[in-house]
Amino acid sequence: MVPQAVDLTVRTLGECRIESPLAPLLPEPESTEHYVDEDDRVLFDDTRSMVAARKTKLDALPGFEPGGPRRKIFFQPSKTRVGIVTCGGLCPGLNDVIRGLVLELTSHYGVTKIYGFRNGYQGFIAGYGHPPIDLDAEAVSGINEYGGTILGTSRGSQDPYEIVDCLEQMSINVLFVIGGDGSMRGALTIADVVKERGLKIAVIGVPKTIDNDIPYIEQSFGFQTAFSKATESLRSAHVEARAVPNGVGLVQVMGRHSGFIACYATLANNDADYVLIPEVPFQLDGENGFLAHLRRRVAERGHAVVVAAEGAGQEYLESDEPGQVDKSGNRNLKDIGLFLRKRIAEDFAAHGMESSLKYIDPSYAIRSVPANPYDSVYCIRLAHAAVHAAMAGRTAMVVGRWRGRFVHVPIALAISKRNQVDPTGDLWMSVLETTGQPRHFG
Ligand SMILES: Nc1ncnc2c1ncn2[C@@H]1O[C@H](COP(=O)(O)OP(=O)(O)O)[C@@H](O)[C@H]1O
Ligand SMILES: O=P(O)(O)OC[C@H]1O[C@](O)(COP(=O)(O)O)[C@@H](O)[C@@H]1O
Ligand SMILES: [Mg+2]
Repeated sequence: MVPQAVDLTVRTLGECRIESPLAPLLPEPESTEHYVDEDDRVLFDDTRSMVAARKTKLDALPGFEPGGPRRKIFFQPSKTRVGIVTCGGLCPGLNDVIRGLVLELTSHYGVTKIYGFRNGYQGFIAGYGHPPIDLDAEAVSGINEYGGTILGTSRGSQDPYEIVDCLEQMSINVLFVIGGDGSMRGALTIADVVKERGLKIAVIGVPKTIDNDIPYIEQSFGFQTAFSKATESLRSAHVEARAVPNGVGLVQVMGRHSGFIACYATLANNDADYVLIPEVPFQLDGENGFLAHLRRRVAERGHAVVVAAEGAGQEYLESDEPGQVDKSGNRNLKDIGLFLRKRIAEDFAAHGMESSLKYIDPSYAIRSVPANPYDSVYCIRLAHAAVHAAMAGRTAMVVGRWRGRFVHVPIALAISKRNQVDPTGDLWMSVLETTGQPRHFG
């Protein structure tokens, strides 16, 4: 479904009447190629044919509200009390975002009460016994040097009514949720309970996912760091495979439903010959199946490197057991890497070919590292945008970047689908060009 203008409308808590402390820094109210004025919109569509297909007037074209400081804000900074929470799996840059939020709130808006809720949504529930911590410039000093999150994180849902009870008891006006699709589903339910109770609490998300599976934000923070780290495993697999007769290097990387890490790591160093991702089903057996292709390639070139995203080929691993899920309801995946290792070895043996397979699974090593400088820049800019949005009374939205511009994306839109590699898109085409693998196996 193509989003319409109404889907891009951001919820607000009320009129902005307070002069922003940042107003003097703002340029003239006009957009340029480097700046989008707050009253302007960032168009959703960016090709002539997409715009033409709307068959509508310029004013009615769907556009995102731009991110950035407003001249007038909703919350009185000296009275504003803020909460920050990180939820779901780790991702490089979580600490950068926490630090960015705290420094922007304190240094530029003069907010003095900021609480870090610990261990994800559990931090709002008294029974877990994780009281919030005070956050200020000193508490966040240097945290960006480290991976992980100083607040801790968790999976598993909590009652949104209890979470809002906690926010009310602590007189919190703004809640920042740094998390993935599950966390944003949670954030939306919190924002809905806030609305139901007629409260004025802004709920702003900073989308986090190393899988890059959140839509309408171009790329998520930490993704670049994660795939860069994964390239080290591809390089090792290539060195190992080339060093022995009929060497096969097999690397499994994260990517539950989206194969972006596998694709980008492959494009980064051109060492992989085959990339298997959840979005593109593949046939294993038969003359044109993956195994036969791999065998032929090794016979011709002496070695090969295979990269598999963890969600690829799950159809080969399904059993009769009822589907296992984690505490957040995410389906637990079966191990495609180990399955392929076994099947590749068996296939070579069955065809009387000697082979030497080296299997590398960098797993958590790619998401537990500190952000690289590019991601750190992205994190701090997302944090700034999140603070500006919150102070201007926006709610039920995430900050993101669309067509190179920082924008506000309603949470409902950000969780409406999953960002995935498009098998007909130009990214997958680049992967096919780089690896030389066929569009289809089988
Ligand atoms: N539909 C939902 N409604 C409310 N909370 C949810 C929902 N889905 C997930 N959550 C909660 O959000 C948090 C993080 O979700 P999870 O899926 O583990 O990670 P991520 O946010 O990275 O996708 C967990 O506490 C989880 O229970
Ligand atoms: O073992 P954990 O912590 O549940 O995480 C594993 C999963 O986390 C991910 O990194 C995605 O995490 P999120 O859903 O939190 O974004 C997947 O790639 C991976 O399958
Ligand atoms: Mg998720």
